[in-house]
Amino acid sequence: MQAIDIGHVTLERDGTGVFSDLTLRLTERRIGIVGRNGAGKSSLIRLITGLVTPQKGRVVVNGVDVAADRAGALGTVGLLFQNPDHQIIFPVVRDEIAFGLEQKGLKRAAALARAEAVLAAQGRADWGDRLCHTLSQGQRQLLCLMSILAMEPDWILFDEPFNALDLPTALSIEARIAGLAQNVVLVTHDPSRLTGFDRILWLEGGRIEADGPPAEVLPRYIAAMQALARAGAC
Ligand SMILES: Nc1ncnc2c1ncn2[C@@H]1O[C@H](COP(=O)(O)OP(=O)(O)OP(=O)(O)O)[C@@H](O)[C@H]1O
Repeated sequence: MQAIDIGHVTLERDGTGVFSDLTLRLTERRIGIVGRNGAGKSSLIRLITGLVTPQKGRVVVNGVDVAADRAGALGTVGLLFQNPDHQIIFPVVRDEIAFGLEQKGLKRAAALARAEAVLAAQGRADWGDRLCHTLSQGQRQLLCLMSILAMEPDWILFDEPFNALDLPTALSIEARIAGLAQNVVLVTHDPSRLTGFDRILWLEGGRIEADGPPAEVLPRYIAAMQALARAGAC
């Protein structure tokens, strides 16, 4: 059973209270997260990835305690950051993809071979020698996605992956996400990206404001955001 279990989690980041006694079980294949700036969306997916550790409670993904078992977490859950430049650390594409695999314990030759296989599977066999900084923003997003796919995680988390992408590139990334065999958790400010999803979480101030299917949650969310806009919230 694929499951993310967040049990009685309290999280503070630099003294700021983000979550207090949050309990949540996620098992659906396509889960969307919406909410205003500062609602806790990024903090939640960082918790699920094990990148931030709760002061209280546990986060267990497919049986792996992601904060305690970093190696286990690497093979279980992958996160695509909002900005690919926060993720890419190597100059050359092949090395960038191979790095995570080496962290996971693969020998360098095997990691490089797997990187080539992932590039080929995504129709980018010619990218191996490319310098990462010569790729466009959308291409760098795709590179980050390939780095994650190479690790074969059960869950892939996306933190606003469409930001700063032009429409065709955003649609192409959206289609790739839709085609993934893995379970997906997608944070986005754009509700139209979530219509075919199984479950939507709407966060407000570190609380779950609403939790249910898109047809139930998204119209309420959009109406609330429109009301805020009318009230001059920004
Ligand atoms: N690195 C950090 N250090 C300290 N506080 C943080 C840090 N990151 C986030 N926070 C705080 O945690 C709370 C939730 O922020 P978070 O980034 O999770 O919200 P978000 O819903 O993802 O917002 P956005 O839509 O703007 O990305 C905010 O009060 C924020 O100030």
